[in-house]
Amino acid sequence: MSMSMLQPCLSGSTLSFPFKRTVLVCCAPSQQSHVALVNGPLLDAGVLQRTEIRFGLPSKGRMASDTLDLLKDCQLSVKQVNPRQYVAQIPQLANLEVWFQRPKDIVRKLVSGDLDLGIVGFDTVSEYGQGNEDLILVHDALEYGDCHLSLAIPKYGIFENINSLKELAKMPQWTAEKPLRVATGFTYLGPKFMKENGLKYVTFSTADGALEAAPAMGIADAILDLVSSGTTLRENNLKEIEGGIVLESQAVLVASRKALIQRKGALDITHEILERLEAHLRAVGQFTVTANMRGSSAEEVAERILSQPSLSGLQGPTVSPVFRKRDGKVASDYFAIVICVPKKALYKSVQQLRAVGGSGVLVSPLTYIFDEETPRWRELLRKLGL
Ligand SMILES: Nc1ncnc2c1ncn2[C@@H]1O[C@H](COP(=O)(O)OP(=O)(O)OP(=O)(O)O)[C@@H](O)[C@H]1O
Ligand SMILES: O=P(O)(O)OC[C@H]1O[C@H](OP(=O)(O)OP(=O)(O)O)[C@H](O)[C@@H]1O
Ligand SMILES: [Mg+2]
Repeated sequence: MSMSMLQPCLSGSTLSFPFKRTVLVCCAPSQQSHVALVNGPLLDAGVLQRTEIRFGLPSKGRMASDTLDLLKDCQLSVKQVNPRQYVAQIPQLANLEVWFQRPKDIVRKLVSGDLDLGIVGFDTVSEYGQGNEDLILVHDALEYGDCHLSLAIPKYGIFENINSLKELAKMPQWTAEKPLRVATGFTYLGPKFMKENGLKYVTFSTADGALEAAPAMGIADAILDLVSSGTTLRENNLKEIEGGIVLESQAVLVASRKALIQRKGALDITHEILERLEAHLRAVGQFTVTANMRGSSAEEVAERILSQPSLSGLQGPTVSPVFRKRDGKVASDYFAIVICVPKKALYKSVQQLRAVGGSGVLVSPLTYIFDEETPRWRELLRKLGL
C-alpha cells in the first residue's frame, strides 16, 4: 500500500483540491511538442458536434453487475460484444452509446461533456463532482450500492472512550504541530466535512484501498471510508462515532445539465430511461394477485374485499364479472378480482382473500407500475428550468 501525503491548496484550515479545467502543457525545448491534460466543464464545439447520446456505466467493481441487472430488469439490456470492449448498445434506445468507465471517470466525463448520462454511487458524484452545478441527479435512489461514508477511529488506546465527533474534536492531543491524521480516498469530501464540523487540526493521507489497515500500521489516527455491513471496520478494531457520517449513498442516475438542455434527443432518452426505472422500482416490491369470488354484484364483492386491511391494492380492487351461460342465459355470479399487494404482505393478503371467499388465487410478479406522471420527471424539468 502506498500512502502519499496530499498537498492540496490550503486556505485557512480548509484543504481543497482544484477541479477546474486544467491544461498542463509540456514543451520540449527542441521541438514544439505539447502534452495537454484536460479535465473540466466546458462543452466545446467538438463535444457538441457529436450526435449520439452517451451513457456511462461502471466498467468494474461492485456496481458493474448490479447496474446491468437493473437495466435488464427495465427491458433495457446492454448488448456488449465482449467484456473488454468498452462501448456497447442498448438496442431498445436508438442513438444511445453505452461507455463502460471507472465510476470516478464517469463523473469526470459528465463534467467535461464527454458523457451525457451515467449511473454511479452518490458518494462518487459528491466526491468527484465537487458540487459542480452542471451535474444533475435524475434518479437519486436506484436501490442498490447502499453504503455510507463515515469517519472511524480505533476502539482502543486514546480513543477508547471517544464516541462522538465532538469528543474527538475536543481531544487535547490535536495541535498545529501534531494534527489528527486521517486516511481517506475522499480527499474533497473529507477536508470539507472536517471544516464544516470545526475540526481545525487535521491532515489527510490517501490510499486506493484497504484503508482500515492505516491506524494499526501507525499511518493514521482515523479513517474516512465507505461502510456497508460494518464488517471491515469490526475486523480491524475500528468503530464509527456519533456525528461521523458524511453522507448516505446508493446508486443514482446522473446527467449533465448542459447535455440535457443542448444535445438533441438527450432529454427524450433520459425521459424514457427515467420512466422505466421509476416504473420498475415501484413494481419490484409488489405482486399482482388475481382471484375468483362468488357474489351478487361487483359492489358487494368490492365491499367484502375492502373490509380487509391488506386488500385495498394501489387504487382499490378491480372487480370484473365472469360471465357464464346457464339454461341458455348469460349470467354472472362469479367475479374476478385483481389487486396489487406488497411482497411483504403477500401471505397475509392471501389469507384475508380466502377469509372473504376468494378462491383460485394467482400471484404474478410485476414488471412495471406506470403512474400517470413520473414524479422525478417533473422534478427534473423544474431543475432544468423547463
Ligand atoms: N461495501 C460497500 N457496500 C456497498 N456499496 C459499496 C461498498 N463499497 C463501495 N460501494 C459503492 O460501490 C461504488 C463502487 O465501489 P468499488 O469499490 O467497486 O469501486 P471503486 O473503489 O470506486 O473503484 P476503484 O477500485 O477503481 O477505486 C462506490 O462508489 C459505492 O457507491
Ligand atoms: O462495511 P463493509 O461491508 O465491510 O464494506 C466496507 C468496505 O467496502 C469497501 O471496500 P472494497 O470492498 O470496495 O475494497 P477496496 O478497499 O479495495 O475499495 C470500503 O472501502 C470498505 O473497505
Ligand atoms: Mg472500493
